[in-house]
Amino acid sequence: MTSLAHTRADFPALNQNVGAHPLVYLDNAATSQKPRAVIDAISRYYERDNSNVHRGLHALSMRSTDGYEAARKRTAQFINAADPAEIIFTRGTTESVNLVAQSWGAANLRAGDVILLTEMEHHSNLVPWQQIAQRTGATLRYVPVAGENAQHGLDLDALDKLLTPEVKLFAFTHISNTLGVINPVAELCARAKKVGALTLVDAAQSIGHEPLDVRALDCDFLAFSGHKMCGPTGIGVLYGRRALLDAMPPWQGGGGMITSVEYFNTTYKPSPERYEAGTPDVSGAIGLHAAMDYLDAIGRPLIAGHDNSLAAQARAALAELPGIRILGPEQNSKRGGLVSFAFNEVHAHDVVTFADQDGVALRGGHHCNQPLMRKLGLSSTTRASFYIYNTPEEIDALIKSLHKILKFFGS
Ligand SMILES: Cc1ncc(COP(=O)(O)O)c(CNc2co[nH]c2=O)c1O
Repeated sequence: MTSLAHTRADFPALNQNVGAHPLVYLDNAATSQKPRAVIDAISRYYERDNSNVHRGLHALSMRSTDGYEAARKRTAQFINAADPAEIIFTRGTTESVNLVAQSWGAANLRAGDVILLTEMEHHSNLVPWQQIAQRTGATLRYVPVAGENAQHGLDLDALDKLLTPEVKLFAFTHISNTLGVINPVAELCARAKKVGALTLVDAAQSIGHEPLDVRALDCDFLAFSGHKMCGPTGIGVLYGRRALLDAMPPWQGGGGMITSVEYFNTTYKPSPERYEAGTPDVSGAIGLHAAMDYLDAIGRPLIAGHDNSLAAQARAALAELPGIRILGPEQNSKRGGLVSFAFNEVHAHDVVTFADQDGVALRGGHHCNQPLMRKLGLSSTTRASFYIYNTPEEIDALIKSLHKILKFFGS
């Protein structure tokens, strides 16, 4: 494994103790830590360029507009979008999915239409589709996961029976935030296209970890959050094909998204402004730009390999523990940088609480995957999730803490 341990010095938040122990931050699937370069970019913006964007004619407003639109161009380059106008800044993955559901969905779905999801979707890529299905009369279908621990990922044999001409949109996660399953995005998009369905890829867990090329994937929409890829909270992205975005109705009204407003009628700008009503998160976009530069200086293929190696080390060590159930792929090549597990005798919340006393930060619960948990016969799991700055020694610290926990609970 190529060591990325040298990056640790870039992340101020990692340089602290929790109680008597050095912090071992293994909750990256929830949010990543932020490098100094991102923190400084945001500070510099507020120290010298802060102003409102797009309609000011003074120096600071023009500098902040330039910074905001440069972030849009950088984002298009980061995912190889054809046109910066295909990049809509939102609050995050959740808002991006809601935008597609409430704009494209409301204008294009009707009774008899089907929205295809998968059983491993995060609530943010499930509840918005339930809501728009109820509003339009469309119905939902789910691609099942296979294996008692979902170790086989999606049941792709079931896909052809589910992907019928009635399916108008197939929305699915690239990497499951609970299972770690890496779905075959390009294949899923190609199979959806064959029946005339559009695709939305939830890239929340993959954007900062894997190379992503929306034109190679040939997806129609893609959503992600800045905070999971070294960027600040509050900024996210919806990528959409230009033709689709220009045909969709606005989803919020306000300043910046109009060409002309009369008392009883308004005309709207094309994408991206059409979907960015009000004052945008300028500093968030500036921070996201710095995060993209930071990640590309390391290289996402290297990051993916690092994640995968730590996940393989963690999974192998966890498998040695008594009374444990590990979710997701047994094949490391199909697993992203996270491992979820459950002990027969110790609740996830107890595991996380005790691990915290050793400085180890984990996540315990349903991970916004309640339907998946029920299907697997679980109420919760513990999840360890990794990123560039984590090391093999931190995996060892995790395992040592788990041994202590199991001993305390008499397992
Ligand atoms: C696959 C997936 N989709 C969508 C979201 C929503 O992203 P947001 O809009 O930035 O909140 C998350 C966040 N997942 C998690 C957030 O905290 N723990 C998690 O696993 C996610 O993992």
